[in-house]
Amino acid sequence: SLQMGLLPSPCPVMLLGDSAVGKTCVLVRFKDGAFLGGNFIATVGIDFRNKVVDVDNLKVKLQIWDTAGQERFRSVTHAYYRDAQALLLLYDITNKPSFDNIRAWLTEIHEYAQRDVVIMLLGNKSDMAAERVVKMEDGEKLAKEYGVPFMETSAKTGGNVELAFLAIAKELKHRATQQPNEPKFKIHDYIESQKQKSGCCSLG
Ligand SMILES: Nc1nc2c(ncn2[C@@H]2O[C@H](COP(=O)(O)OP(=O)(O)OP(=O)(O)O)[C@@H](O)[C@H]2O)c(=O)[nH]1
Repeated sequence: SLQMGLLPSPCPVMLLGDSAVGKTCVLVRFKDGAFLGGNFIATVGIDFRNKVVDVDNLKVKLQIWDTAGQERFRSVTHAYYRDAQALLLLYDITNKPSFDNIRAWLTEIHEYAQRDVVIMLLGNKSDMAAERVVKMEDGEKLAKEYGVPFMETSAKTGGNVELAFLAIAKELKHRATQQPNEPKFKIHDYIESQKQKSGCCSLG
């Protein structure tokens, strides 16, 4: 209950984006603080992990759904969109098609998700500077066009991974507990004030 400092119901959050952009690795980095390097093992269907985060003295339980990016699993994952309160939509900064497909992902989201779902765009693998093919400005521009917050992340170094989930948790907590006289939480402002720029110098 609220008195005990726990938001009463878990918040379903979904990770979306093309296969191999790093959804599973971002989740494992957030959940376990480790990087899943080595061989790529594609997610089959859908999987989930819970993590409780503290937001302003309140515990928020994120129920994080890791979806398969491969086309053949789409019909499975579509069924979960409706319950999601937030969506983290990923592309890989070293993979141009994964960025070009973001518009198609947003079309699917508008078709299957709740109208007021929180969406965040993440350009993952920011540690791979030498292989970059999508400029940070291009990610920023696309996010602005759709009115969604944006940051570059790295599951390898950990850069901005916590921040992405924390910003979502704060937004969902405010939505669930907002008092009429309280100032509204502004997710864009929060992220801009907290985010690390990508690449070499992130704190990891
Ligand atoms: N250098 C680097 N490699 C990454 C990063 N994130 C993921 N990878 C690698 O990219 C590959 C794909 O990562 P996954 O997390 O399995 O990709 P996914 O999006 O879950 O893929 P599907 O399950 O098919 O949808 C793996 O080989 C990871 O080790 C990152 O931030 N930096």
